[in-house]
Amino acid sequence: MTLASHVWPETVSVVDGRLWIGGCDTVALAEQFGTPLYLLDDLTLRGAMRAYRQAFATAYPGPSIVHYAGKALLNTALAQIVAQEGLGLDVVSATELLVAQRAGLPMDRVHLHGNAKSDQELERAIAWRVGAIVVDNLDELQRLCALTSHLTTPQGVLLRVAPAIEADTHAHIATGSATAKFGLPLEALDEAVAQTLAAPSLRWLGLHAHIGSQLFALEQVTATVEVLVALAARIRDRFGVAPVELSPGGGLGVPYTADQPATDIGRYAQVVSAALCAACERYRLPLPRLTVEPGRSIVARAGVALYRVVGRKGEHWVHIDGGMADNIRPALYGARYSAVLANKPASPPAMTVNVGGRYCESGDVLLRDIALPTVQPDDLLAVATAGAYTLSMSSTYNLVPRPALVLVADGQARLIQRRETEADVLARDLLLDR
Ligand SMILES: Cc1ncc(COP(=O)(O)O)c(C=O)c1O
Ligand SMILES: N[C@@H](CCCC[NH3+])C(=O)O
Repeated sequence: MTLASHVWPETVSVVDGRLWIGGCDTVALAEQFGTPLYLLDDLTLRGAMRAYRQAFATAYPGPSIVHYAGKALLNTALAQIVAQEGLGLDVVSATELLVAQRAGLPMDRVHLHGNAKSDQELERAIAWRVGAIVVDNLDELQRLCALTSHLTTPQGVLLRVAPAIEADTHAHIATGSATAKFGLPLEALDEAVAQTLAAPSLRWLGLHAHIGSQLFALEQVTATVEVLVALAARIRDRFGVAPVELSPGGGLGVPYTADQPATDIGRYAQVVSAALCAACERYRLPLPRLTVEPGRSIVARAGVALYRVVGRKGEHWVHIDGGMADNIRPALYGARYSAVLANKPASPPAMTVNVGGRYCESGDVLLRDIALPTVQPDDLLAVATAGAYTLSMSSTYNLVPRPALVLVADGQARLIQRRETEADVLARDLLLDR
């Protein structure tokens, strides 16, 4: 088999007939740490972070900041890498915010998102002085006014709008339509701006929109930038204030299979920056700080999942020791992935099979109609592009403990999230006769 290099980490190689990532033998890692096992390639991960920072610094003449969207995958070590690489972090819960703090991220580089933030989450974000709370609706704004009323220095606020733009992606991950659950409807924006400006405890920073994830066509992204600038100009005309920050969110797509194009971060930065500069010139607005929030395009390609083949059924089914509880994307979105046998990645394909997950759902099929060499029990299946929205969406369905995560770099393997134990899974269970 040939490895489509753009879906695997940059360090992928075949050594002595085995798959190597980050200078490490994946077969040996599976033996050392057990399976299922998730690997994160340090070079690919940091490479994407640097590519984003550099691309926007080059393409955009104003200030720019790249926030990693932690929902794609978050743990303390990864947040430490975010801090080391000079990125900011977007969080969506109190615990994600705690991870940012544990990792030592400067709080002014952290934004709190969410359509249903609790008071406890807002209070933590306010107490820790996050750079911005991204307000999603008028009810939240009202609560935020009350929760900040004691502040002597105001809390930064971005207003998220639903820009009425339909992204060309799976319906479950499109978030920009006028009727989406996220963001202020356009007709509510003036009211939100008026309330924010009237609140002495809030500082209006600007506008935000995020139209969806796994985007390849950039036309809707540029349309989003244009809507944001037009709204900013209207706000300037009505309220006499210009935004200091605009964010068109994240969403850049990644290839999961060989036929999909490689992610082009440089082109994305050029297209977004050019659209923003042109629109600002048209509306005579000063260039704002540009914040982008990529998740998938930073972490997906760095990740590889390793599964042990447990057995087969007939010609067409291969059973593995993981599945929808560690990667729900095939079941939820019909997502497709690329895979090889890590113990014989160069062997020619000999069969087309479905790879069934171990969970008690007929829909738990990790890979459909995938060509593999002859598969045998104890073979090791390696799935590419597994870094984003896999472990972060994992569950303990069937009470199976969740996999470990290992960071690989220069031949060193570091456990950054240990495998869940049976005791972890049962830690919350309380006996009836306690
Ligand atoms: C507000 C917001 N920002 C950023 C992202 C990151 O998206 P992606 O992982 O597609 O880059 C998301 C997820 O779709 C999001 O909801
Ligand atoms: N979980 C989705 C992406 C959601 C993005 C978050 N708003 C996926 O795997 O594609």
